[in-house]
Amino acid sequence: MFYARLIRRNPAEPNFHQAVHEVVESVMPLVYDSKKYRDASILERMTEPDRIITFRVTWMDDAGNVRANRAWRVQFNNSIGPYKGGLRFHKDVDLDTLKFLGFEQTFKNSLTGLPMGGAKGGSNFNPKGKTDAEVMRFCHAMMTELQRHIGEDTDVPAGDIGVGGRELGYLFGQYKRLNNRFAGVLTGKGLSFGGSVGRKEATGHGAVYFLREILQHRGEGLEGKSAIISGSGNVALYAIEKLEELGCKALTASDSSGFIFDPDGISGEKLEFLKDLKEVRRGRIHEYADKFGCEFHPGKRPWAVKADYALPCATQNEVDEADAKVMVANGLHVLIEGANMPTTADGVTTLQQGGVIFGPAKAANAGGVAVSGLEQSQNALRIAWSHEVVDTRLKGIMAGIHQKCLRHSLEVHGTIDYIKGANIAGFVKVADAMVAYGAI
Ligand SMILES: NC(=O)C1=CN([C@@H]2O[C@H](COP(=O)(O)OP(=O)(O)OC[C@H]3O[C@@H](n4cnc5c(N)ncnc54)[C@H](OP(=O)(O)O)[C@@H]3O)[C@@H](O)[C@H]2O)C=CC1
Ligand SMILES: O=C(O)CCC(=O)C(=O)O
Repeated sequence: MFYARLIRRNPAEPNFHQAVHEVVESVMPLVYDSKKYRDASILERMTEPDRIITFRVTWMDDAGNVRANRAWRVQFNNSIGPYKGGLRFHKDVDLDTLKFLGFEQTFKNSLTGLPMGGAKGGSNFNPKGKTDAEVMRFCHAMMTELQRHIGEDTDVPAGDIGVGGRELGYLFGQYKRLNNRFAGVLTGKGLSFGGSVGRKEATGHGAVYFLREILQHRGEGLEGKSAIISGSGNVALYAIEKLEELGCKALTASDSSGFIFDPDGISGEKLEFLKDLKEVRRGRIHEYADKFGCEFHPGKRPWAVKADYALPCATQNEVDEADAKVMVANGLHVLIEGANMPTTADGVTTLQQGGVIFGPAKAANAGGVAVSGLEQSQNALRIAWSHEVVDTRLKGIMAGIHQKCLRHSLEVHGTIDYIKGANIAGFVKVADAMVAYGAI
């Protein structure tokens, strides 16, 4: 009944429906048993964003043409702290995508244990093929409107697909110019203007720390194992880096044109080449295969390559049921979601029924926003912590998330299921705050 009503209220938003369905399935037994949650209409309120801001971004391309894009900020829930979540620039961005991401972010941020509410934003601006000057003009135009809606105690955006160090620099510069104040209103900033060491690496490193927690709980380790990874952006690059550092061979990387398969592992000089290719030259993935003489599979995803672990780190719904069947047949041991909701609902069912341990995004990729939270603390205190301090806190936060998943899954469902555990643990903290506030 609840789900049918949600679909009626939010038509044509399949990604949002998918994200809500997964959470509701996990928390329903708890809500059913709890008068305080039922009386507070907690699920109805939690699935309705606090506020959605839609705006036009007008900018000029290098040829002098005036261009217009649409942008949004979905401020989903600020019950446990100021809104927090990334900005995505991609041609396919729409309200459905940002609502699913903002909803997920609310539970993820709760899991970190830091005081952060959930939000997400972005634009259907396509950064591919744009010059630095065009990206700069777009970012300045976007911040000209966005600055009215953010603030260090209100809403603190960060990066996501298509928004990295370059874009955050342009966005922060425009915020500072318009407001004449230097404040922690964005995270993922450059190290010379208030960024935190370790933020760039945090999502990928954190995902591998979460994998290590799962393995350690079973008395296993990463040494001598292999992994398949999709993407070659921020999350993928630093997941590969940490896997290699911990002795696990990273066999694949991809972009929207296809994937490369390097049976010797993407390490050392090859990983440095890939970082330069993607972070500096903004080139295509086949250039890795051209340089190092390995396989390039145009138009394909890497899921048929045999490995111990899989880390989808590109985008939503990039692992479907057919991929999951191949992974199960190949004896995959653990799947860790580096991207947000990279596995379809049928894919998740197939993997879990096939005995694959599943590390869901809201737990596994929470390291990025966690270090964003640490960046907010450093900005507020006007200090900069060392790499050792940030990395130790990140490891502690990922270990804490792992413990919360175990505890809440066992308490409510009596089994270890990281999806259920993450959903319930994330939910309880936000729900209790909402109940405490009364009917607002
Ligand atoms: N950055 C962060 O801190 C965090 C990111 N995430 C999530 O991780 C995922 C990746 O983000 P991030 O690494 O920051 O983004 P980047 O823009 O740095 O990299 C994205 C990568 O995924 C590929 N990709 C994007 N869309 C598609 C698509 N539709 N099909 C195939 N490949 C695609 C890109 O290839 P191409 O360049 O060809 O498009 C690129 O290799 C997203 O789901 C994001 O929400 C989650 C937590 C934190
Ligand atoms: O660092 C942040 O604030 C947000 C990161 C993010 O967008 C995510 O976790 O999906």
